Amino acid sequence: MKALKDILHGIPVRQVIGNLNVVVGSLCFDSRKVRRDSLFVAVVGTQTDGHEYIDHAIEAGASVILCEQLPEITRDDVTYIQVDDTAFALGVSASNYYENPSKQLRLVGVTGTNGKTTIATLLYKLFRKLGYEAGLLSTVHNQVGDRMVEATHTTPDPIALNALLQEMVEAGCDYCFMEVSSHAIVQQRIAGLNFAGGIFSNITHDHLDFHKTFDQYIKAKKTFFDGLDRFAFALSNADDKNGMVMLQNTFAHKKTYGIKSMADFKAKVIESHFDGMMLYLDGQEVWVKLVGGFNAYNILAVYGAAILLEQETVKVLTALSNITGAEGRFDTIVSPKGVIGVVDYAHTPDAVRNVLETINNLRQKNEHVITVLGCGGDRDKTKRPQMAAVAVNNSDKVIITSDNPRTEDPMQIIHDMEAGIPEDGKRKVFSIADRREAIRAACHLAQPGDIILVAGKGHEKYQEINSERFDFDDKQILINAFNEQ
Ligand SMILES: CC(=O)N[C@H]1[C@@H](OP(=O)(O)OP(=O)(O)OC[C@H]2O[C@@H](n3ccc(=O)[nH]c3=O)[C@H](O)[C@@H]2O)O[C@H](CO)[C@@H](O)[C@@H]1O[C@H](C)C(=O)N[C@@H](C)C(=O)N[C@H](CCC(=O)O)C(=O)O
Ligand SMILES: Nc1ncnc2c1ncn2[C@@H]1O[C@H](COP(=O)(O)OP(=O)(O)OP(=O)(O)O)[C@@H](O)[C@H]1O
Ligand SMILES: N[C@H](CCC[C@H](N)C(=O)O)C(=O)O
Ligand SMILES: [Mg+2]
Repeated sequence: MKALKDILHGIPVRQVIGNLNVVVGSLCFDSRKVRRDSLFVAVVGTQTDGHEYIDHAIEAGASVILCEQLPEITRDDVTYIQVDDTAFALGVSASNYYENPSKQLRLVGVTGTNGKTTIATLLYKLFRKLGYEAGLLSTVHNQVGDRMVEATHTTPDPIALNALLQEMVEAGCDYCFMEVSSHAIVQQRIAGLNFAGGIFSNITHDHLDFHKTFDQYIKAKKTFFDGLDRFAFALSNADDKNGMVMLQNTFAHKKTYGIKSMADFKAKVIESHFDGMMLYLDGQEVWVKLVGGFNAYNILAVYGAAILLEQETVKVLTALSNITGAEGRFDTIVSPKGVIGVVDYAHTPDAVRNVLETINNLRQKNEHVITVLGCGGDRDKTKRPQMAAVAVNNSDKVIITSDNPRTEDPMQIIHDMEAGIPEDGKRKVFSIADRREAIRAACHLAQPGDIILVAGKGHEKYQEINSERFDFDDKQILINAFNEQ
């Protein structure tokens, strides 16, 4: 229970109809979850408009309505608050409702097309090793100290997010590391949060179904840094074409990391193997358990953030060398026959290229790379031909298959991918819509020493077909197929 006036703190209110001196039992932006004395926030969405459900929310017991447009007929027993931007108001009111938990710990956000889960997870593991209590909000799962909480989104909605942050505060967490997706920035899921730092990994092709243009996508990511205050740090990738754009208008301390460009934090890959690599990091040699040039950037971002959070260099490097990456990212399995399997969450053209380049740099000369790859349904269609082209250009064989078709026809997604295959690459490719069969076929083709990349689903334990989720685990299916070899 909380006083409405306290919940509205920091929200510019345009008009109030009704009594402001009321107490609110819960916050809701979904009329289906409204209870007695709920405050219902009407948000304009991508599918429908929350304003259409105001009557439904009142019938279900809402006593306060926060909206952009007031209904034509208002009721005496309900308080109406009109604001210009309910998505922003939802973020701020959720923070207020949960006592502004982001101010009671040090919250670090990670944004970028690829690498968010890896960087946030490594930071969480690092700070636990350094002796702190910490929380994690990520695509794979959320963590409140040791307790694992299932994740539904990369960045939760503002109410779930602040509730989790409050649990972290209650569990004595000093830090929280979270992924900040571009959807979350545009939808203001992070409005009202107080960040101690922001990290930018990179920006390449993804989510153009939602952002429409690449410029809009860049702008979305930049908005996160524009919102940081002067007590925070903004750590960006100096080697990314848009790395400096992120820092243009931020009030935060600007810091950079890079391998090629001048930067505050520098690294170089000295040696690479399937089980790790040797880095020259900020003047010291360190062995890490992650593989690939892209992971050198991730480690560097983690190292830079730890130093900016006032941790000691030697302790950070020692701890870093003992940490494994996030589940389903470059996860390697060797079959009894000696075939190497790599399960990876690469679901953008850049990620597929990075992972395949890493594999090609590690493989012996005569061994083949077989890639199994699909693209998700109800997501950016323009990345499909590009992902297929990258896979074909960097593999000896490609089996095109389904990812999560969601509500789309799997064969149509496969055709969209096939359109990107260059004429001289067609002989390398065949398509099998059933992902399990595609993985089995790759195992059937592979000879000892060959490498199979199963890309796109990483840690996911399901396959979503026609809005239904079926049990599905790339790694387990690969292990089973290896045992049948
Ligand atoms: C495209 C997108 O991001 N959609 C998210 C968005 O929903 P929406 O805007 O489409 O909502 P809507 O269905 O139009 O409804 C509008 C409003 O009416 C309300 N409503 C609706 C029906 C009703 O009966 N009563 C009612 O009150 C809804 O609660 C909502 O407030 O807001 C919802 C609540 O927060 C999210 O659950 C939903 O995520 C959907 C499920 C989703 O798949 N999102 C993905 C794309 C996403 O967010 N991904 C990013 C990661 C991307 C990445 O970086 O790789 C993430 O952070 O997870
Ligand atoms: N720094 C990086 N640069 C480019 N590619 C990367 C980088 N880090 C990871 N990848 C690739 O991208 C995939 C996804 O990595 P990760 O899960 O860390 O990214 P993410 O940003 O959290 O993705 P999502 O948007 O789905 O949450 C990895 O499996 C790997 O193939
Ligand atoms: N966060 C990403 C995950 C993509 C994972 C891939 N397996 C897919 O389903 O497209 C998204 O929602 O676009
Ligand atoms: Mg992620």
